[in-house]
Amino acid sequence: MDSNNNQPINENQNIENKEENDLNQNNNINNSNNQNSNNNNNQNSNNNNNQNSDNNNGNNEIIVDSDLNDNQPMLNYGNLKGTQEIEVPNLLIDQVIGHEESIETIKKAAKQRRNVLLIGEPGVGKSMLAKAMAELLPPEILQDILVYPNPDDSNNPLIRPVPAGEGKKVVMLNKSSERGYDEKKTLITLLAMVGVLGLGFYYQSQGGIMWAIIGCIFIFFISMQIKHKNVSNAPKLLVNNHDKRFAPFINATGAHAGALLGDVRHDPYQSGGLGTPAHERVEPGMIHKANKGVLYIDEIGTMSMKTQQELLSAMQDKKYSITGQSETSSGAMVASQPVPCDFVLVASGNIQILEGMHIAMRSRIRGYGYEVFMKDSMKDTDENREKIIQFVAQEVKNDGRIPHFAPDALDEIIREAKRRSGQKESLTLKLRDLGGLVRAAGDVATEEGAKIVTSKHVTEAKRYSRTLEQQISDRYIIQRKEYSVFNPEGGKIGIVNGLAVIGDRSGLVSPIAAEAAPAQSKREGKIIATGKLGEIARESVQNVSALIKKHTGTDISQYDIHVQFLQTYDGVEGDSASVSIAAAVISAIEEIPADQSVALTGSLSVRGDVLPIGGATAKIEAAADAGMKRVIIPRSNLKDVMIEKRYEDLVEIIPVDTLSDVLENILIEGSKKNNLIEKMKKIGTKVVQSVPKNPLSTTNHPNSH
Ligand SMILES: Nc1ncnc2c1ncn2[C@@H]1O[C@H](COP(=O)(O)OP(=O)(O)OP(=O)(O)O)[C@@H](O)[C@H]1O
Repeated sequence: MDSNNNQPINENQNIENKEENDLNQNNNINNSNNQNSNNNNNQNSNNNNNQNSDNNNGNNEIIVDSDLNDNQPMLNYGNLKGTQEIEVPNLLIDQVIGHEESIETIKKAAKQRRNVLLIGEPGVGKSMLAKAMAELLPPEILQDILVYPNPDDSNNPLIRPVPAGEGKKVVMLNKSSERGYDEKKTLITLLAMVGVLGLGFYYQSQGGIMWAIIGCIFIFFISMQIKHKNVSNAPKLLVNNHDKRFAPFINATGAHAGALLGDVRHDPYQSGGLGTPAHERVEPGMIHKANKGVLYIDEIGTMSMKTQQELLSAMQDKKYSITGQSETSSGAMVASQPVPCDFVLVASGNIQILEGMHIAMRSRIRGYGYEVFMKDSMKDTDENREKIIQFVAQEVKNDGRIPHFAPDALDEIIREAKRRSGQKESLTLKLRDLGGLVRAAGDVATEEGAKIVTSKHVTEAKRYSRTLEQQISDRYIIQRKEYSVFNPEGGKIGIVNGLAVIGDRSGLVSPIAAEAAPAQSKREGKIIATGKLGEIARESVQNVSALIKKHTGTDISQYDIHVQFLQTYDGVEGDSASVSIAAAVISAIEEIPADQSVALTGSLSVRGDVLPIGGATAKIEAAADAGMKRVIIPRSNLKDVMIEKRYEDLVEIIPVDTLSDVLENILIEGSKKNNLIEKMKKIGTKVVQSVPKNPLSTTNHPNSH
């Protein structure tokens, strides 16, 4: 594979690839046609219902992600045996995957030496881009920086920049003359001491030895005090760029003021000429080491305002004097001449860091640089799948301890990249996390003594490398089942199984209980919501009160309504709980049991529409893990659902558009439900007559209601 043109798989392969994909697609279409026709034969009795549901729900297309759920190769690998045959590009900028526009900006910024602010999710390659930018800066303008004693003012050491490589030579030259002088001095000192000791032994009887020892100590101290005039004038190499192929990349993330801006060490023996000369105590800061290169600061908003201000003045002046950072140290008396610090600042973080960022700093970057918002996913195309393969090859090479990946293992990684993107037709760009899976799979293979990583190792690694949140979710499911916080069977009044997300991509079943009692106050009922998510619950009930009145004819202001999230985990986000709260409240008021084998999620608009939520795939998988049989999700989230094959037969997915659809699917059949439906019909609310088809299955499920 050719690394230079950045095309890991050659064009012929691409053409073959496309043809085969077309073929596969045709096969898929044929398959699904066959299956559909089978279904039609098998499910005549349901046709009417399905038609109804189609009519009611508009475009109720069957979404089958064949990539994820069948064993077709994700790419035509030709004769590729594994990632060992893929050449990893030499330049870091060519190793950055999926950020074409950001790369263009970085190239432009490097050419013009502009500052850059990179905003994006963790692990999408921000620091990698910054490092790549340093490789693009011209190394020939690099400088070494020397610090000399100042004969006029010892507390103001002198600074001298010299071309890269020269600094070391100057210091070596001084060192060699110093070494010759030192050797001579040591020899003379030793001879003098031997002479004195000899005399001591000669006059032994008159106490000569004791005097000889005292004399030796005296000679030793005198020799320590005698310094060559060059020694005290010898410069110290502050910044060394000798033999650097690339401009420096300095990561100053989390650096304290001293490390960032430079410092002067404390010297307890500063008086009487016994101390270390001031210039030798001067230490460069990261801003100085980054001179002519890149200074990278992640989470810049967490830096103190004072440090940001100092950084800003260093950026403006392109030089910054080094002084002791601690006021109580003798270093604070020393201030060097201004030291060059002509760096390019690359700051990064997520969008929240903007709040903590000094306003002038942001303005400086905007005025003299670029702001880049980085993507966290890329389109799922053959070209981008090839890039994921290149990424795996890079990670294997960088790790150096794991075997290469065979094509079937690469398939599994691409599938996971698809799943983790959380959207259909996309591949994740949170590649640090994906790199974690690559390493875990490599470790599994190494443990087995395998020469190459296969799909089996990747599948096993997925089990091992479950995130903390996924493990918490697993534990919660077990605990909640043990203590019967939820039981996915039968019906309960006022209790529904909501779904929440913890962390980045882990689902959690979060039961919600509602209780409605006639209002104690004559004027108006109260909404009493307990637990951490109380605020959200209160807001949701308030938002849905008009809807409940419209949908069921019941005025909830006549009730005191208690809502509780049962055993809520702290990290749960509750934004998508409004549909669940509404369903629990209606179940409680109308005294209609809610089906406990159904889990639900969705955000409810004040008009009664069910709006999309995040983490649909994780939520459905969590529901399946918890033993739920059906999951209600907003229809607009259908395109994001990419559950693993093993969950496909465990749960039925019910896409809904409105609160009526939700009620129809969660409330248990019976006269009360029928009355409610009747009431709703009279009020004129749209009611779905049947459960829509399972959108993730190639077979249409018979309606269970
Ligand atoms: N776009 C990418 N292309 C190739 N490798 C990537 C990419 N993004 C991340 N990686 C891999 O993940 C590692 C970590 O990425 P990096 O540190 O640049 O992320 P980040 O966005 O700076 O994260 P954070 O904000 O947490 O510091 C990289 O060293 C590289 O191995």
